[in-house]
Amino acid sequence: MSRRVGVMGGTFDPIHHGHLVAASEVMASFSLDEVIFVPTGQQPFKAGRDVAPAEHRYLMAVIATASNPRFTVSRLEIERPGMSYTIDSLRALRESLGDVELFFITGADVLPQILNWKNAAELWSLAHFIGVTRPGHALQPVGLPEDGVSMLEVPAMAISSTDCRLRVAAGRPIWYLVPDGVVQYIGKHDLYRSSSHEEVSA
Ligand SMILES: Nc1ncnc2c1ncn2[C@@H]1O[C@H](COP(=O)(O)OP(=O)(O)OP(=O)(O)O)[C@@H](O)[C@H]1O
Ligand SMILES: O=C(O)c1ccc[n+]([C@@H]2O[C@H](COP(=O)([O-])O)[C@@H](O)[C@H]2O)c1
Repeated sequence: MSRRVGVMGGTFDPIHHGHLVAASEVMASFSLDEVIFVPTGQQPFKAGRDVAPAEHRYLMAVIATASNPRFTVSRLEIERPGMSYTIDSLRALRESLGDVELFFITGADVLPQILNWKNAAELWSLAHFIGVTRPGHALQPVGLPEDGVSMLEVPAMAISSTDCRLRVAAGRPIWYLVPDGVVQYIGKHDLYRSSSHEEVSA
């Protein structure tokens, strides 16, 4: 039987408990063997936004997932030059992982955008999509192929990366919104205190 692998793509600026709960719930409900978190390189719809350097976002994802033996983090998109398109990542994962069934996990806010993604019509043949509930967003798979998408209700986590960044900038706490190690990483590297981000030293 082929391995069932979840793929959770995201900007993860920073990764928070909303992401981790979503992945964990999908893993349990769909009997997945593992979930691969894929931090974006250049997200095509966030071109004008000030995003923390990919290496920081990748390392925070590694810290956040380190305690779960079934969670891993991929460098696929941060190492691929140009825009990060999900179609390219799913093709690359299929090629590198061999005989697997892929399940792409997205929140309710992202689901309506998928029809505007690159090569949208082909995505369904590469992965089954799973939309999870998110506070403030209706879970509506309008226009998406019925057999290509499943919906899953997950515990409501009213957390966003935007709110975490704003809290840090305002000197407010992010304890318990993100894993402890991520709070410490953000403090150590002085992330999100202002709009300019420091480079990651090797
Ligand atoms: N609290 C949450 N509950 C469920 N899904 C979530 C939650 N936060 C993010 N997601 C999903 O995780 C994926 C990656 O999200 P992303 O990294 O953009 O986080 P975000 O909190 O939406 O960030 P930002 O506020 O910067 O836009 C997306 O599919 C998004 O819908
Ligand atoms: O492939 C595309 O055209 C495309 C356009 C926008 C977003 N995505 C993917 O959607 C996922 C969620 O992105 P984000 O920025 O909302 O965290 C992430 O894996 C992105 O690479 C993909």
